[in-house]
Amino acid sequence: MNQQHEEGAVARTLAEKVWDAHVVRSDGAQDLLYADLHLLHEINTPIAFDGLRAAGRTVRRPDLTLGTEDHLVPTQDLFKRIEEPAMRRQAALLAENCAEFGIEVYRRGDPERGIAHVIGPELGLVHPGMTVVCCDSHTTTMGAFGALAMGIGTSQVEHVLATQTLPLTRPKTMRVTVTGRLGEGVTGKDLILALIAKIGTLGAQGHVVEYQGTAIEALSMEARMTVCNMTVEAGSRAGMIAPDDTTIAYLRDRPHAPTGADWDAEVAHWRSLRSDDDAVFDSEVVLDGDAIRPFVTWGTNPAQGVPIDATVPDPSSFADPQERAAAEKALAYMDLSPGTPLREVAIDAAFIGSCTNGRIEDLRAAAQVLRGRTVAPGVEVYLVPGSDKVRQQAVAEGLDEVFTAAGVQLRTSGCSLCAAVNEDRLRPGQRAASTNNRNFEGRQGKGARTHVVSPAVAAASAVTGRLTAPTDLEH
Ligand SMILES: CC(C)[C@H](C(=O)O)[C@@H](O)C(=O)O
Ligand code: SF4
Repeated sequence: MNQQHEEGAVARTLAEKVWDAHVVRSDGAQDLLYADLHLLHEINTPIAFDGLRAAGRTVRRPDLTLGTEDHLVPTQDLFKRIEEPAMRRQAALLAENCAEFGIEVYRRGDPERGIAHVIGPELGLVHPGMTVVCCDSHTTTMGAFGALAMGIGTSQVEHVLATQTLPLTRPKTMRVTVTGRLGEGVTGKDLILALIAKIGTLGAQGHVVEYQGTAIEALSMEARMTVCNMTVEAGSRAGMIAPDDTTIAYLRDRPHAPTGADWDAEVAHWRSLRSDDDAVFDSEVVLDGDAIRPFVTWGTNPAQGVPIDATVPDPSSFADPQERAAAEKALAYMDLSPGTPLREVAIDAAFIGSCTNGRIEDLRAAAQVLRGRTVAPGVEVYLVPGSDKVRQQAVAEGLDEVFTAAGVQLRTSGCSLCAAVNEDRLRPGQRAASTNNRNFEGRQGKGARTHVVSPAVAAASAVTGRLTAPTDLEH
């Protein structure tokens, strides 16, 4: 980023503008950045609150802080007692800590509750130009609004709770331009999987990525959130998309969106939030949107993916020795042989949900595939909305009836099988078509195998019992 500039003198990127607008002070090495919104969940927060207590501090801006129970909650029987004592204790701690420090928290049964990165946008809490932090790597989701949204660790959570600020080094900037337009059955999920396959899990390390181009402009807010959500899987610090009509239409009338004259003033400001035409990015990537196909991961990191029409790659085809070794290890864990068409890989489970793909548009995409069809015998389907409002909306649209007829239960919201930190998990050796974001060893349960896909592919795969593109199904 440009270290020195005067307002208006040097062309700046969107990320630089938002960053500069939030610098409280700088020591040259680090900038002290003001946080406009701080979201909390059960993980990575107990020790932060312990630290506050030990130091005798209060929370500086409880009104800019919000907690939500997402990672540990049961999703089949919402009020079920959490059996595992340490997990039960940790689940209770968030509400206890929030109550002690005067922070609002959405608990099981509250209609606003859901995954942090889903409810922030849904409630209209995230606005273009804001800085948003949360104890979670997938905070990047909210950059879809042209906010600078970053995941932070426990000690940083404590710092923000105490001061509403955070010392950070200035990130580098990367522009990803996606040209053309996505084809039928191709989604934001496929776009981001294709990008990560191209640049690798460290491809955007240290950078804030800004997405531009016709294929990005055509995406819905939900799809933009999917793209920014997984931007962190390329090692980035954040992902951003400049606000436009789609952003503004999404925010209008949300519970925490500005109203009246404030709305008009904010919208005018939001429309000014874009990278200058002559702004220089530290790196540039171009992706051909027309060429992107439905994607599926075959390995154990999100960059190990190929179009669904491809075959499992041969490790010897990787020139880089490290990549070759990683592919060999991944194929052993995934129990896949080189040359196998991905479409022939049989699955035991499908997961549709998570902060990547647990929004209403994702459920609609799954319902569109499942309508008038049934799930293949023996395939377990986990359908988990990203928030209880998403669930409510799905019911209002009658999607639950489509799901029930297909043999699928619509659960209550939470992280669930995305990371298997609650009670939902796959058994060793089980293989899932999953709309989550990470396919690491054991991510969905010890010894479980994950193929990361879009909601439409997950639903189509549940119908046939093997990895399937929605366009493969007979009409
Ligand atoms: C538990 C949490 C800190 C973690 C994250 O940071 O992303 C989780 O949400 C995940 O997706 O692995
Ligand atoms: S849904 Fe998954 S990725 Fe998102 S916050 Fe929860 S565990 Fe993390």
